[in-house]
Amino acid sequence: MNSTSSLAIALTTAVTAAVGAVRDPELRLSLAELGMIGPVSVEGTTATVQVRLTIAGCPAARSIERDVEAASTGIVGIETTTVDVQVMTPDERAALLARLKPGGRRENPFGPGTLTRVIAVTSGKGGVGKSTLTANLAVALAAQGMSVGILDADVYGFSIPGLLGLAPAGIAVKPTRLDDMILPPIAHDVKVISIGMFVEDASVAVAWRGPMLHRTITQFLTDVYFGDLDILLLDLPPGTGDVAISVGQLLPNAEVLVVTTPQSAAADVAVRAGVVARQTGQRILGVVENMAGLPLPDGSVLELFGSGGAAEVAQALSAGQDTPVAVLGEIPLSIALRAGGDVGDPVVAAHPTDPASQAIVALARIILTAGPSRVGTSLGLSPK
Ligand SMILES: Nc1ncnc2c1ncn2[C@@H]1O[C@H](COP(=O)(O)OP(=O)(O)OP(=O)(O)O)[C@@H](O)[C@H]1O
Repeated sequence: MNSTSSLAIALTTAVTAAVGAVRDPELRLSLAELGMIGPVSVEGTTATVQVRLTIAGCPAARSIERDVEAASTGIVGIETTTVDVQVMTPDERAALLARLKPGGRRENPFGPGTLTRVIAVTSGKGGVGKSTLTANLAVALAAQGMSVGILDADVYGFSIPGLLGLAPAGIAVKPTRLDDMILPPIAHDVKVISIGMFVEDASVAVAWRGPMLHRTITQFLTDVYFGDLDILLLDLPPGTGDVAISVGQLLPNAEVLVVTTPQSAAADVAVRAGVVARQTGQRILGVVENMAGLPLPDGSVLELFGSGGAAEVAQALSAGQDTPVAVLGEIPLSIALRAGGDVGDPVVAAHPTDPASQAIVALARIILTAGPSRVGTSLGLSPK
């Protein structure tokens, strides 16, 4: 073998490894693991790489092509790269889908025995900041190295896409579909699925009855490819309705985080939400007080909604229990938090020093220490 051909072989091996390590932005797995790299060849200083996309018109195609070209051309000895974009055959795609969901495509991976912590965020009444807190908590948990997903089941106010910047011009992005598998859009390293991504007109209220909601949540749990999650957060509609009951049936291992405001008047309904969760077999993780005192520049604290609401809820939910329910955090009123929500830029990422951000990050740490960690365990294919 002459030195020119051994150089070409060495470069082909290097290019194959480099492009194979590129990650699919939606599936969060390497192209090699996904079987998306076809033949690779090198002639002189030019590499040719075949990429086999999962579907024609794949929305991530441009970014995959760019990343493959950059990875290949980043190798010493390669000056240009031609990316030959092809599409998988139905058989290749079927094999990939079977590998992604080894337990079966229509299996709920978050049922009994799951290694994922499922945390349902609930509240008694609307407008207490449950969705804002869920979105920011997810971002804070992801920043602490967790693999996090959100299932937005708040049918009356599906605001999670907007809060995380996944609803440009007020319209939630549509998830990519691979046959009957749905790929959740990702923002701030959080995989998000929301009822808002499936309705045509977000301004029209969704008037679904229990069975329809149950079916939708079941479909989200079975058909959405969340991959290997450490934590799945659920944003539930306020109150004690059908969704809470569905969650109890489908996710009996869910822990429940009750969000309330400092206002006494909100406490009773929040207690009822906690009691219903417990009746459906779920464990109450704790209570969070949102919209707590606003620190003012002169050092005083403005308690717009009074104080003590969360402590009242925790006390009521502790009655008759072996383990008392605790207040896990107090999130102050924050203009930055509200403004970040309005523009889809979560405060914990945009203003980490804001007191509300710090309180949410502290809450994330408490939640992580309060429950079993599955970091380091793997289900095989393990997207971050
Ligand atoms: N700590 C806070 N400081 C200032 N504003 C807040 C705070 N928490 C939430 N808000 C604001 O309160 C409003 C209601 O919040 P959010 O939509 O998260 O409530 P929710 O409980 O999820 O309501 P619903 O369940 O009815 O959708 C939003 O405008 C949000 O920006």
